[in-house]
Amino acid sequence: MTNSDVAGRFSISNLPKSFIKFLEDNEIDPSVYCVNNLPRYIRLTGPLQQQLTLKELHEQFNGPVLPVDGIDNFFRIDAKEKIVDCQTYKDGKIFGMDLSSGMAVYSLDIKPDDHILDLCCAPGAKLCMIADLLANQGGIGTVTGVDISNHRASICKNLLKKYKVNRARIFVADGTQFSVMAPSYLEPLKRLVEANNRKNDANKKEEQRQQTKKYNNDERLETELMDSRKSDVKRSPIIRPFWAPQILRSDPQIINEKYLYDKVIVDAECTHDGSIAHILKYEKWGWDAFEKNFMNPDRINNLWDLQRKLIINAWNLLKTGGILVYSTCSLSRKQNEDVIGWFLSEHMNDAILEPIPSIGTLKTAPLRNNNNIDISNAVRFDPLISNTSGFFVARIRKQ
Ligand SMILES: C[S@@+](CC[C@H](N)C(=O)[O-])C[C@H]1O[C@@H](n2cnc3c(N)ncnc32)[C@H](O)[C@@H]1O
Repeated sequence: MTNSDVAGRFSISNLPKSFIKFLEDNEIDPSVYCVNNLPRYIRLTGPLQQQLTLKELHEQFNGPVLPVDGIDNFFRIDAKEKIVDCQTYKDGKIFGMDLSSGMAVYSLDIKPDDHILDLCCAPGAKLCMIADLLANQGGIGTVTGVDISNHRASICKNLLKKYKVNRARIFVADGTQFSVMAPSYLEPLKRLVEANNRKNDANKKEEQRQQTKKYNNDERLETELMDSRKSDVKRSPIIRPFWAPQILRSDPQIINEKYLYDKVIVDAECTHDGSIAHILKYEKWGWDAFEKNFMNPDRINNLWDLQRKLIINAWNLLKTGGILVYSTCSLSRKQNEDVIGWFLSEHMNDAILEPIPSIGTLKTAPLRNNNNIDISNAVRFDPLISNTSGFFVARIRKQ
């Protein structure tokens, strides 16, 4: 029997003392762990024309499946539903992903030809969503994932294979030092996109013709092949990706400002205290493991520094005009508002904190700002107010 009360609800007193102390120190309301029936969310994956209908989705679950108002491809299901048992999950047609995480990806405002860097990518929920959004726009955009953990990168690779993602590559590297630029040799991807376009709806022939014409005229494509063959082009020794699909394997890794990334997401390593469902699993797994994994004081103290270093490197790899999204699944001010406040104060002249687009009817929690810097465009999701996991998102434009 677990320590939960007779009604099956979780009681705060069950949390380990070190965690309660952490919550107090970080002014996090412990009642977020007692929200009853926090819904789960699923995202439809894959090519738009093959996505499940609402009727097909209903057949997969016992309870209601509700489209999330104003947020494409996300559905709310009951907390008790078992996503892993669904055939459509096994077939790679749905992905269990909290809505708040999805909002971090939507904040990137992905365009068809964007080259996106995901600096803490594993296990890969956001990477897969980014790749889906790119593929469904029919352009030649790519996503590059980086994670420091070999083990977690393997999980990510398996996800990419399961969901048939074909425009994402993964590097195992320290995101604070990573320096590989966006892919510059895109001919194979261009051919793939053209082939897909030809396969698609016959009624769209004219549209495809225009699309192909567009790619043929694309200045970047014209120049990239020449660039990659020039002997005076600056390159570093090739850093082998941990995994890359065939079409991205021959990238020459040219060093040139024009191959900086259009968008970068830093879904930073954090204390994970906002991942309510995950934390509550430790009731079954044992709080000792939780304390060992999450409450190690050295790890926590190093996090502030790591988060700042990640955001600095992300900024260096981002194009002027590009978007940086910083997110965490923590509710602690130190890992969220303080990081963004510090960053903006360091970049008064070239960083603008923008509103995150289209949060639909989602309610957000008040920010906790202790700085003089205006960070009112950042967003906090909180189980008590947003009906999602705890999550923080900030979107910064480089000007
Ligand atoms: C919050 S998780 C990322 C979740 C992921 N974005 C997703 O949507 O599935 C943080 C990740 O950062 C990775 N990490 C920690 N330190 C890192 C570093 N210095 N460089 C790159 N990745 C790092 C961890 O291994 C972990 O996988």
